[in-house]
Amino acid sequence: MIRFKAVSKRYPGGHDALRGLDFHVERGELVFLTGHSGAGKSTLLKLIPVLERPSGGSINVHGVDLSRLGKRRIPFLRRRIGMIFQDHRLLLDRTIYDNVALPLIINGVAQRDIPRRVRAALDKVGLLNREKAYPVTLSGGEQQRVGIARAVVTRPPILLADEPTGNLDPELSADIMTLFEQFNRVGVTILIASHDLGLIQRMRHRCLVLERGALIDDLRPGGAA
Ligand SMILES: Nc1ncnc2c1ncn2[C@@H]1O[C@H](COP(=O)(O)OP(=O)(O)OP(=O)(O)O)[C@@H](O)[C@H]1O
Repeated sequence: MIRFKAVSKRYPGGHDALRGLDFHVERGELVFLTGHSGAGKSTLLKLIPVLERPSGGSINVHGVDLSRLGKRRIPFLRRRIGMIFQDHRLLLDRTIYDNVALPLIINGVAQRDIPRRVRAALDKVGLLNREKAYPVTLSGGEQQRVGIARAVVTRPPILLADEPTGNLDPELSADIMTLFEQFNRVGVTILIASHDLGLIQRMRHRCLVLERGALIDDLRPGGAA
């Protein structure tokens, strides 16, 4: 589903953010990505929807070799990838409903289908009763759940989350992770960057460990740790 071969990334100015990464995330896996601040977690995630291009190596997503993907094809790739950020990036002057509807409008989904799909996504994250609210009136955990509803409303087969629980207390973090597990159970492939080692250990999923841009470990639950 997501295959990196000898992938490196050097930012302008000569900083090597990623060095020689090799790994494969299979369809239907839930994988954590961890490492110190600056290890390259966000950079790795950005390569998958082509928010950044690698400096070397090759990346294949959903059967598509990204190096052969022209600019005009990038929106098609991104439609198959839901993205969730630590700061959730909600539009503050729009209601929860409008925030979640936006990706459907951008993707050209028929008007008559939008209310049903928005409500299904809000229902999955337990926020059906807040659709008329504005983001500032929601708690941090609720705002993050709106961000997740917005990412899954287009039913992408891949979800990428960059520190989705970074601002949340342990209980809310666990709730958010349970949500990811629910999406994973219905077949969504998920990659979550997090530095919360305690949470990652409790979740018992595969974990890729980055150190200064290199992949230093690929831990699998049940395997020798
Ligand atoms: N646009 C950029 N231009 C130049 N250097 C960058 C850019 N983005 C990231 N870097 C550098 O690349 C390295 C990896 O950064 P990245 O944000 O991927 O790490 P991270 O593991 O996600 O860190 P954090 O946990 O702090 O978010 C860092 O040294 C960072 O300063």
